[in-house]
Parts: sequence; C-alpha cells; structure tokens
Amino acid sequence: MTRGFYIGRFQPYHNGHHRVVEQIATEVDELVVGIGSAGDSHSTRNPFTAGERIMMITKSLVDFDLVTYAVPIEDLDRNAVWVSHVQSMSPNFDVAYSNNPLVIRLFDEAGIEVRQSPMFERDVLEGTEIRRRMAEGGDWRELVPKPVADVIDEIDGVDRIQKVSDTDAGDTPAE
Ligand SMILES: Nc1ncnc2c1ncn2[C@@H]1O[C@H](COP(=O)(O)OP(=O)(O)OP(=O)(O)O)[C@@H](O)[C@H]1O
Ligand SMILES: NC(=O)c1ccc[n+]([C@@H]2O[C@H](COP(=O)(O)O)[C@@H](O)[C@H]2O)c1
Repeated sequence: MTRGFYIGRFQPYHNGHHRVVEQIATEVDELVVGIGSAGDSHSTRNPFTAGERIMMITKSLVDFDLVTYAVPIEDLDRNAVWVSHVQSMSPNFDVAYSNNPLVIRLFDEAGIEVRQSPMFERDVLEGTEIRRRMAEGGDWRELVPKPVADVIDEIDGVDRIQKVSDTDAGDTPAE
C-alpha cells in the first residue's frame, strides 16, 4: 500500500492539478491533498477559504479510483520545521508530490522522496491566470473541473474576487 501527499494552495483547484492527480492515481493507492496556506482567504492571491477548497477538491476527486483525504495545512514562520508540521497534520505518507523548489528542498532534507510532474498547458492552467480572468469577467469555467465551477458559483466566488481586487488596487499588484 502506497500513500502519496500532494501539496498546493489550490486557489482554485484547476484542470492542471486534476491532470497531476490523474497521473498520481496510477502510482499510489491513497492520496492526501495538503491544502497549503490554509489560514489565508479573502485576498487577491488567496481568495478561497480552506473549507471552500476542501469542497472543490473533494467533489472533483470522486472522478478517480483513489482513497483521498483533504488536509488543511497552515503556514508557519519557520521553514525548518514545516515538514514536521505537515506530518503532524496528515495521515502518514510515503512520497510527496510538488514542483515548488522550497517544498522539494524541505522534503528532500527530511529524507522524504519527492516526485515532480510535468506542467500541463501552463499558459492557461495557472491559478494566477484563472483568478485574473475571474477578476476581469473573462472565461474561466473551462479551466476548472465542473464541481469547482459549481462551488465557486455557490459561494459567489467571482464577486468576492472582484471586490477583493478592487480593495487591493493600489496596495498590491493584481496576481
Ligand atoms: N498546469 C499545471 N500542470 C501541472 N502541475 C501544476 C499546474 N499548475 C500547478 N501545478 C502544480 O501544482 C502544485 C500546486 O500548485 P498551486 O496551487 O500553486 O497552483 P498554481 O496554478 O501554480 O497557482 P498560483 O498561480 O496561484 O501560484 C504545484 O506543485 C504546481 O507546480
Ligand atoms: N514555512 C511554511 O509555512 C511553508 C514552507 C513551504 C511551503 N509552504 C506552503 O506550502 C504550499 C506550497 O504550495 P504551492 O506549491 O502551491 O506554492 C503553500 O501554501 C506554501 O505556503 C509553507
């Protein structure tokens, strides 16, 4: 039995993440999806709460023949103990999945195997691009699994992003 751990902010969970999980499902029996920066929400870069991201991910992952657990992981000021923090919040796992250089480094130093995945259609399958389209009233639905679009509708997420990016204007560059 192999259990994997896939970490990301998933703001929102999109078709690029879904392709990665499709690949991971061929390699492991169970998958923990770590919802990073779990305490952040209602900002331009992190509009959705951990609970909202749990809904997006749980409803999308029914597509796969895979036991999955969505686990919120809050950020810490101390990178050196972040892997222990992750392990304290997650079911045990054998292999971690990430393309983030800091995450790869931290798992590597802790002696945990990390696998990277190819980037799928990165010109459009990128959280930053999807949030930009939402903020500007553009087309974004085809870039996320249908259950994610349904959750974003249910929570009036586009309106939130538009309001938050108005508030942020002048403070931080649109991301
Ligand atoms: N299109 C994609 N194909 C494959 N992997 C992806 C893709 N987009 C993101 N990932 C990977 O998924 C993990 C989680 O990504 P993350 O939640 O930061 O999404 P993102 O699209 O990079 O978002 P943002 O633009 O908000 O930073 C990272 O390891 C990232 O490299
Ligand atoms: N010290 C820390 O809290 C720490 C260290 C490394 C990664 N992380 C988090 O892990 C997640 C990595 O996800 P991304 O690959 O989507 O950036 C982010 O939420 C990031 O904040 C946190």
